[in-house]
Amino acid sequence: MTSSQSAAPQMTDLDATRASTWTDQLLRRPASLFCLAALALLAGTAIFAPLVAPYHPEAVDTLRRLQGPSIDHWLGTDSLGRDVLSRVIYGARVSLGAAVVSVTLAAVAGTSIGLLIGYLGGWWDSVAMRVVDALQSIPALVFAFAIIALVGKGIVPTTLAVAVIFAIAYIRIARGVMLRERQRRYVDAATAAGLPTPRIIFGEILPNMVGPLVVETAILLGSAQLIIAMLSFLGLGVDADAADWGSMLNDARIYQGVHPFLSIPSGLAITFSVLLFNVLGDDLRDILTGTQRPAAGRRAPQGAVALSAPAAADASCGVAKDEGSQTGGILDVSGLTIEFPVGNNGARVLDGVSFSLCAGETFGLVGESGSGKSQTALAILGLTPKPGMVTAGSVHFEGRNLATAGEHDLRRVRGKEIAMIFQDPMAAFSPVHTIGDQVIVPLQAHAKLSRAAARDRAADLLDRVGVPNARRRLDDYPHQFSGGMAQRAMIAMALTCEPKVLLADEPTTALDVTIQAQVLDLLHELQQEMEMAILLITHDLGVVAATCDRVGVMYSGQIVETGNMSDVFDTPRHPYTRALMEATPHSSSAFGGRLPTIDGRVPPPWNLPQGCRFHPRCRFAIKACTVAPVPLMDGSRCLRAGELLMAEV
Ligand SMILES: Nc1ncnc2c1ncn2[C@@H]1O[C@H](COP(=O)(O)OP(=O)(O)OP(=O)(O)O)[C@@H](O)[C@H]1O
Repeated sequence: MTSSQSAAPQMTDLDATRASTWTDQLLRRPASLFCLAALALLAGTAIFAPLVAPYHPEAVDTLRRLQGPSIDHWLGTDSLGRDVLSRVIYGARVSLGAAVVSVTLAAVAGTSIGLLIGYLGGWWDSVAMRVVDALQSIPALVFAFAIIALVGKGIVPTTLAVAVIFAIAYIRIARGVMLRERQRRYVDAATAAGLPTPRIIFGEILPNMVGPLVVETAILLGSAQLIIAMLSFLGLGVDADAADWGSMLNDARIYQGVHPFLSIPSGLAITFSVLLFNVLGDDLRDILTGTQRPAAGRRAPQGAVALSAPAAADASCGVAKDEGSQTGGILDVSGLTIEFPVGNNGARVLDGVSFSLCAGETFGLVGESGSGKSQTALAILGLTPKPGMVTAGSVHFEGRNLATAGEHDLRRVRGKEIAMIFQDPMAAFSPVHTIGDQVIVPLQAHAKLSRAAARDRAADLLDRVGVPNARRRLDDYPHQFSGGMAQRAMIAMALTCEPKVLLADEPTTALDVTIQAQVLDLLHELQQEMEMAILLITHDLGVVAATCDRVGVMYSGQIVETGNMSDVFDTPRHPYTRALMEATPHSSSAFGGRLPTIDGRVPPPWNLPQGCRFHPRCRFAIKACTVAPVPLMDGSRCLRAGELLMAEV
């Protein structure tokens, strides 16, 4: 897998643990608890102002102008003899209400725009971000003045102006999170299950940004209140006579010399409420960024797997094809080539990969890390990560070429006809949805089942793949599953629509040896039941030997050797296959010998050696190997295949 696709823990992720406990943690902090209680009191007072306030906020009493606190008027009176306490209470309605409305508008609009441009990427993103940068370079108040100058003054234009200013902050956050999240495995898994784009954006990715959005909202509520108060203070916001904290402060300013106390209640109300929002926002940020992500599935060293060998499949299928050979399976991959732009040249990460798969058989793809196994599987489902693209070749599935199919057609195949099990189940499940909700994703995408029926099916499947207490565990989050159980759940998810082809990318890498054997047995059993073709990607030759009918050995984006499992492993005809076999822990090293290694590394796709790509690491290389690319002939891409076959090396 590429590093960009790995599931590195992110500081701002709201994983399931946080989703279930951040409210608890917030309530355990005295400062947050105080802020929440005070804000609730403020909101309650605002809502029930007519019941709480001793006077009507507009009730004028000119005989009692500019009085200090008294029994009748606890916070005194203003320049028209109106009760200051009542006006502060009613003022909370306007100040808090306008702040809540403006921030809500900003959150909805800004988050939607940010998600969309982050998802679309390319020039949409570039143009939108230039506009956002330009708008953000204008100071907030100047921006608000401009909008008010255009639309006129009053509470509605003020609220709109603040909403536009803050929408920019949400666009940035949502776009940033989207750029990060769309690289994550669970997004690939949702796409591979056939979910439509809006559902992926709003159903899968949006819940993962709840953390940053909640923090931002808490802080922006305070700032919105401050800006609205400032605009009212300047006479641009709420009507000067209205009960609003900013307008009250403006009124108090005029009488500062004769009655200094008048500015204190509204000034304190603004300061206090802004502080409450800010402290709450800071605490939320601490909680949501400070919690450790639960450990992902255990990684255990690979070991020998004792499994019964599968029944041999139809010998005409599954074999990787020599260049130019004909097709014939349920899935035919032919000459598949993928390039990523690097500088002025393209880096060819796959180069002419060809193989066929027949119903009921397992074809193994093996090779070192970076040899192109995952890219092959992703390309079959049209999931090549951008900016990579298929530049040649085809992927024929039941007569359709998936390599040239549009998103609409691909979505109908993904999850239903061809499903994929991803490498690391913990990364492939969204941390904020329950296992039950995720296992039924392909069903929801392809079958019109009620939620109850889909849950029944999910429970059946989880039970079928060996998850104990399946129905109860539907409501668990991924982190509550062990690596082995998560892997089983991932298999259940892939099998919900009984696909004809299963792409299993390292389905057992994250598991210890015992669980590994159980999962492989299970896959084999389900395969037999469903007559499913499996493309098994692994770097573990023990797994291939135990489970595959045929195998393709990949090196540097090409299949370098292919054939029946036993032929390839008994009499390898490419030095790379030999080297891989010698380097496997299942060979002589198990008896105490030193484990041989393959010197050097897979060459980067942008700097491939001339001739045979393996020749710099090959102990059998001769001058001819360095001259021209070697085609795949009779199942081997080695000029000396015949000699190797004869030689006892
Ligand atoms: N997004 C990307 N941008 C550029 N190159 C990429 C990208 N994704 C993969 N590659 C390159 O494609 C090549 C094949 O990668 P791939 O993930 O298919 O290898 P792999 O054989 O599956 O390895 P592993 O066993 O580690 O998953 C590698 O050289 C990798 O660097």
